[in-house]
Amino acid sequence: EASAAHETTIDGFHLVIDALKLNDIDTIFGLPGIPITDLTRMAQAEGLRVISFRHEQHAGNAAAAAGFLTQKPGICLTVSAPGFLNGLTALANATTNCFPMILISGSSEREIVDLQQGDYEEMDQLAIAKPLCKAAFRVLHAQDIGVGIARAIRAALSGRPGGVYLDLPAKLFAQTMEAEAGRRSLIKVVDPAPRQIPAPDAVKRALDLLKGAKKPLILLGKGAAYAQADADIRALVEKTGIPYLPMSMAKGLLPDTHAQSAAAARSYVLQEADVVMLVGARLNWLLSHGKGKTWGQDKGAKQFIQIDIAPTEIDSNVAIAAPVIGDIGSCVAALLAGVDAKWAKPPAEWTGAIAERKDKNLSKMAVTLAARPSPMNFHSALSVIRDQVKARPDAIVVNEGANTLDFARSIVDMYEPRKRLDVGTWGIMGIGMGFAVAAAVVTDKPVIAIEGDSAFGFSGMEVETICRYNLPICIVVFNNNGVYRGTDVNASGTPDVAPTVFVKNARYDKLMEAFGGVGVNATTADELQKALAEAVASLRPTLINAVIDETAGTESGRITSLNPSTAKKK
Ligand SMILES: Cc1ncc(Cc2csc(CCOP(=O)(O)OP(=O)(O)O)c2C)c(N)n1
Repeated sequence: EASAAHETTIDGFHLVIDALKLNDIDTIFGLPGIPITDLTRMAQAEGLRVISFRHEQHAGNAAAAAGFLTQKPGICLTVSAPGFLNGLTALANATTNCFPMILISGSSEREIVDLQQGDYEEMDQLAIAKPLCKAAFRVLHAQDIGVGIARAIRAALSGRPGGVYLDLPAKLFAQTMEAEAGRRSLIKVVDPAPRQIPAPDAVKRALDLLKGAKKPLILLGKGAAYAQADADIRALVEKTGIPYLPMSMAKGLLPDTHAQSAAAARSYVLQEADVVMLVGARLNWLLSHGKGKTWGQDKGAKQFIQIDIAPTEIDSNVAIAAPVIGDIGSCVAALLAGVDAKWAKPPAEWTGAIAERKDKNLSKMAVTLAARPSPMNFHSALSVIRDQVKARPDAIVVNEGANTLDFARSIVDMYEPRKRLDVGTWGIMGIGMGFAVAAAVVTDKPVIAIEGDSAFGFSGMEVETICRYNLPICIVVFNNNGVYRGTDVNASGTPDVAPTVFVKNARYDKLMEAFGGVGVNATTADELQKALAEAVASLRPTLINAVIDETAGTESGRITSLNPSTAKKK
């Protein structure tokens, strides 16, 4: 009520709320407690949606996913010290993924922290947050709240998006100021993510390289999905006729069934391509740093074109022949303007060779996917989910695990942009339920969370959150009794099970039933198909415990080579 027009003063609580609302922020993901419990109540009373979690890491992951999906910074609100620390993993992961989010944490007063006098949940949070995020600010005076929120929003969205920390000491909320002055102190951020237009000569250099290529390839990264330049990206691919590869969260920018998709011939095109254009994709570990066997090191040098908003990203791993610096929307538009009707499509021997390998690999995959072994394996269970997503391309897929992640990435086709959320650049487990909640809250679309059983365990308690808000989320737990698989044994002879093995034949579906959701134990593909179709149609919170052959997995899935012991054997 203090922020109502007729009031003569306004307090810190309402200045924070009004600043967020002024900047079109309508949702807060958080977990109440001293000193922000009242802020959550007041925010809800003032019309903000407040989604309260069971662990701050998942609130933070939800904020990050909301940022990726909306281009508005997701807001995560936590208590001080331990709550702040729980949010830090999500803040650091958002920064690594370039997802815009703001972690707002209550904190102890500076005079106590700086003298280390042992306050309740005392911690120098600003200092600790700084190395882990894009920017970090603290506000001490009510009249600075408007600036603090504005700076955090601009830092999260401008340039390369990322995580920002905003430190609000407890006493700030109770401070008051004259209401009109308070309203004047708030800032509506103008153009928080300004377009950055590429230099014409850089665009020409890139187009000339593409024109001269015998085996061109376009690589689309999650930055291309975040850019929401969908029509231009699709037009650039289709007008040039160049084959493309989507990284996992870029899937759906063009339908995975598109004739120019080279995903089913990934190894071949990475080895053979002579000019590669990176659009919102970084040459990090996910792309073998742009060198070595993956890139056909003995097949002659490749030339890279790289579109990125950060000039310092260029040459990070290998030389970039044609950097195009700017925001992806502006860069793609400029390139597209240079593709005229006379543009020569890539040589038929290149596109033909890709098509041949694609057809062979897809035919082999079709046979595998048609099989119905008992118990289910990753492929048969994923072929059911593949069919459901094909029937409901508007559904959002969340995915984490090792085998569950790697196989789903190639088996479950996506048809629309920003419909797949997964472990991203870090390969972090635990994003599942936070990302699923955000996807449901932000889009109102059905969400299918494809979860390894270990991965699900990181955020499983949020099943209660999902039921509490009655969210349209269907969790499919690929239960193979362990991390990667369930067959490891403890060679020591002591009674403990092996470190990678779980309770055998656990019933995760009972967890969902505990909170009023729908639980289903699926032992066959048909049972999985029926339960999944019903969940997507009913939009009821559902958990399907998909019983998977416990011998089916491989250690660390596709990245087993990163295990030191594996590397040693080489
Ligand atoms: C925060 C964090 N802690 C540990 C790990 C290491 C890891 C990578 S994948 C994975 C789980 C694999 O088991 P799951 O049963 O989910 O998958 P599946 O093979 O499909 O059966 C772990 C623990 C990571 N990446 N992040």
